[in-house]
Amino acid sequence: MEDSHVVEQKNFIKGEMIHTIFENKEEHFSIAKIKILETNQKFDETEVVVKGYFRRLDPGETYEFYGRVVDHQRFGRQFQVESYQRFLPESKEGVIAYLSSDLFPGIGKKTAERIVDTLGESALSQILNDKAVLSNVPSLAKEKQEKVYQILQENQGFEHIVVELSRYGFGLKMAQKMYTAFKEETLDTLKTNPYAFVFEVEGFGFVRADQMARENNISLDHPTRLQAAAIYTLTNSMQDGHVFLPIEQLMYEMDQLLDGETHQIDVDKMTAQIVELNTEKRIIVSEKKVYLPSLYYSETGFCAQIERIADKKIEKVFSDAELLKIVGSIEEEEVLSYGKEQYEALETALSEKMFILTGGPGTGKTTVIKGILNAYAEIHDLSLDRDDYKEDEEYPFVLTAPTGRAAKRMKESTGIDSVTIHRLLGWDGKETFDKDENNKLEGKLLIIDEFSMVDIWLAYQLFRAVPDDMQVIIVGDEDQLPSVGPGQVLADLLKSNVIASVSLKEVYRQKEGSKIIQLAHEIKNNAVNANGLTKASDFNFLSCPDYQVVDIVKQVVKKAYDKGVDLKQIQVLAPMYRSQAGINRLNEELQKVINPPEQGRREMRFGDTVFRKGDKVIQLVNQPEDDVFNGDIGEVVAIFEKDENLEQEEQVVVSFDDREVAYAKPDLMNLMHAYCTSIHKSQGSEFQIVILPIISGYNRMLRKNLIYTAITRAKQSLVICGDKSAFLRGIRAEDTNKRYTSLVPYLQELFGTEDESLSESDEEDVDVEQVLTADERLLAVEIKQESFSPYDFMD
Ligand SMILES: Nc1ncnc2c1ncn2[C@@H]1O[C@H](COP(=O)(O)OP(=O)(O)OP(=O)(O)O)[C@@H](O)[C@H]1O
Repeated sequence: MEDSHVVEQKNFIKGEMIHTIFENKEEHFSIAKIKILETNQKFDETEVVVKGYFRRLDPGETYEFYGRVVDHQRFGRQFQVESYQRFLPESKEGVIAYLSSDLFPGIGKKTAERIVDTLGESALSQILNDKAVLSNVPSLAKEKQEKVYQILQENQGFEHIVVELSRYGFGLKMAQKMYTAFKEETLDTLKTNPYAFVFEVEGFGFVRADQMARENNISLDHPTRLQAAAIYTLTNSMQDGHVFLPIEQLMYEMDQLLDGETHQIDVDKMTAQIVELNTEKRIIVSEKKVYLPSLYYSETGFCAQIERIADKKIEKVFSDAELLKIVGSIEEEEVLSYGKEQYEALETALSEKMFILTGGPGTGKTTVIKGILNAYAEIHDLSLDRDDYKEDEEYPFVLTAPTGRAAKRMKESTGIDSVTIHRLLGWDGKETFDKDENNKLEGKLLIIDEFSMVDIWLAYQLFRAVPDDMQVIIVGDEDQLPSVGPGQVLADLLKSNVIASVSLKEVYRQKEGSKIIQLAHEIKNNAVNANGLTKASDFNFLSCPDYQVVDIVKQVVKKAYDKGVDLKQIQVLAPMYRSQAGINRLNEELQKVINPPEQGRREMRFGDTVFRKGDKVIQLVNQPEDDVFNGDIGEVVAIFEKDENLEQEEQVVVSFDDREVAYAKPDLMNLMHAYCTSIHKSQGSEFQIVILPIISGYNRMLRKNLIYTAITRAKQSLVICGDKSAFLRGIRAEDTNKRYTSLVPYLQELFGTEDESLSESDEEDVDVEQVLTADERLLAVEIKQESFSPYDFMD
């Protein structure tokens, strides 16, 4: 749809709207029943269900729908609407009746007649196209002209624009977004400045804007085109985790985008627009780095917060002997003896204002967190039991983690309440948090687990809300995948060396004979031996050719399930969605063996997915209003028909641990099956049994940190199925996708620990032209042209 230019609108239904069946107000998605008045399609019935993205459909009104007929397995024949418009009367009488109706107060029959006499039967579309035509109507006052246009616009504007947009090949959904951003200016803007959509409309690509620009003869070196290329390139780079792009890389990528192989755009012109954007603060150029403002302020802001918090030192209120005594009694209670590194971690955590605890699986991070809490409570003569505090009394311990599951695990292991970072900060579901520098968190000791998953934006939001006197403990495993969002905050903090840290190396769980932990550490140290992948009590590598992998995975899952293992504790993890052993296919196949159709078992189809009672499902977006977050796993516990609930809508009810959430049908797009989930989504979770399919077709997705993350999710059993050589290649493939971040030099500069080689002058409002000489800029583009493009590495 997006790529075809002119869409011929052959299939249509003219029909009267009867009633809405479903409606998702936010997405403007509706399904409605229509009485057919006229159509060039074949329908057996006189009524039909239409579905699509509508701004507004009023019962009793007549519309023309354009789109295609779809035959639905269960719901029969439906009409998928690609564009639509309210039916505009075209006969003289029709238009007069319409204009003199109640819809247009102040326009009587006489005026309506004058309008039609002057403009003819196509009066309405003429007015919509250009309201100036109304000035030709004799004795029609300016305000009335304006009113007629406005009402027509309100009632027809969107539909009219949608029809026009569909001629350019824009689907209804994109048209909605474009209209929301530019309202009645949509068409004009599209012609005069299509690049504006790149800035304002999510998902509107640069190439698309270019196509529109070409048709409207906008020059290739038009300033807005060059600016759009810069912003678009920077926005895209976030997907690769970059916080900024070096100016040479930005210019190289802009050059690729702007004129592919021809290289006609003058480098100076590009530079001039980068300077302009910088002046307008729509991008920030600092040294030779170019940022989107939100990321620049997050990165510099985060550093400033770290400096602020670290600056207020704490007094050491215990002697070495006292600590030894306190730790000794904890060891007695916990029946263990802390290792040397663990003791060092405890001591540093208790004496430093900020502290980072890192280590691989089974090294005792959780054990040390518990030790810190107990020792802190003992030293400060505090109770860990919340019930010992009065309602208005501050509870000193604040535990948090980036995902719901990680927070839950923390709560289970410490016995102290732990919530997601979003929840802790009082997220409103959009861009703002209740907690910030003006309304800081309460408490004395903050412990953040799974910090490797925290991106620079969230890190800044969290730290700006930390009060001066709060002690901060950051916990994470730096060998895991970095955050999905931009930055690599944990790795950078460790590298900058400005915060005290202890890295736990000794593995304790291994002492219980865990092959999983052993393998994780071998992967980390590049010491895996192909002959060592032999069966153990908690590990098995089932070698098989690619085409058998799905079957074997099915058998393993079924076997565990039949043995009575909780389905939530059996997790298949895969690196990609679409492939012969991708997440989508595996979910489809696993549902067949774990939760097949059964007489009396309710189900509901949504797109290609059938949700059935008993299905294991995963939430795909944050939905704070229902307290469910991206990555939460639940079970379908009920499916309701329309007449079975107060909301009068079909619903799928999912139970997430301690709460149930009802999904109306359109909201099912936020849910998918979770028999198999992505490795990325499994970060921060642990499962008794992890099954990891490996096919050679996963090829470039397989990386050391990805596999490491997957296998360290397994608590009791790890079964890898598939191609051993692909596995071995994968664990040897370092993640070479370098992320551009400047946390390390910024922090080192702030703390005065900078490495000479890293320090450069940091003027905020630096002029790009002064940063890079003309020759350097040309050279940058030339050098980059000869080397790779980051797009070569993208799927
Ligand atoms: N000093 C110790 N002496 C004996 N056992 C220990 C010691 N430290 C940790 N353990 C045990 O090792 C196992 C792993 O410890 P823990 O869960 O704290 O590690 P972790 O780093 O949090 O691991 P993961 O990240 O895999 O959860 C636990 O069973 C714990 O009781």
